[in-house]
Amino acid sequence: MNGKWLAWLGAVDLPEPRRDLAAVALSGVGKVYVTGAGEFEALRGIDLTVEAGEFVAVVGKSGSGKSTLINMITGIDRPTAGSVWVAGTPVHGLTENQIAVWRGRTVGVVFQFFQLLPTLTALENVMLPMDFCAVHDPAERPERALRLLELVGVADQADKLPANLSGGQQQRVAIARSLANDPPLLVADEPTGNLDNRTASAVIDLFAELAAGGKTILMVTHDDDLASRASRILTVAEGRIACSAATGEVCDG
Ligand SMILES: Nc1ncnc2c1ncn2[C@@H]1O[C@H](COP(=O)(O)OP(=O)(O)OP(=O)(O)O)[C@@H](O)[C@H]1O
Repeated sequence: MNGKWLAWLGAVDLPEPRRDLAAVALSGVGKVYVTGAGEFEALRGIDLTVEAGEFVAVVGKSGSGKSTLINMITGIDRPTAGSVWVAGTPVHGLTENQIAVWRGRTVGVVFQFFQLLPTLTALENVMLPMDFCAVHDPAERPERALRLLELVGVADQADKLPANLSGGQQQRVAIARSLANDPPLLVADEPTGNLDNRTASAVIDLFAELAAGGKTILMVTHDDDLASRASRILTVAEGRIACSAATGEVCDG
């Protein structure tokens, strides 16, 4: 990374994530998409608090607004109403430059199709967010990345390119990458959608372990069995939270 780039990162002045506050706090969050066909209200006044260390599954029919909700929390998109606080930072108030750096330090994102860089080894993929955010001493990054690969059980694959790994191994590398800068929050959109049942179950075990270790996990899934392994299930319907219940409990409405 060149000096100019590092200087730019240094110029983005952001507070450290607050691990003692709610991981996610949304108030009155709305999202209206404007399309050629007119306006579409994808989120309608969402109020939501997720405490640090919770493992929350987000479920709901296709088109109900799950990804839109997640995108508000990761700062990938912005609400048209309301406020979004993540680990003590008002995400709705950050500039685009601030959001990129903020996300790299505060939110680990895990995708359905892994999205590893194909020309980098597993170890290099995990080091990438460390390089981008410059949180850790460069000399410590390879060892730190290897420790994260160990944590997710694929340290023996460190020197392989993604194409030479199974889907489950690639997702483990992607989870290690999401942990690179020790973010308080992990957000996963259909992380098991491209994995067989057994591998999916192992990935959920890993999320549960990470939550037990203090990470907050927010996971979108279409799989009710996997959702039931979270500590809370949020059901989204027509842009609203129709139900928020501890696993095993039933909603009134
Ligand atoms: N960029 C966009 N522009 C316009 N409409 C959008 C946009 N993104 C999403 N929508 C619409 O908003 C609604 C919610 O979409 P969203 O992707 O959040 O649903 P979802 O619950 O994640 O669905 P799925 O389970 O199929 O991924 C849908 O009707 C969708 O068509």
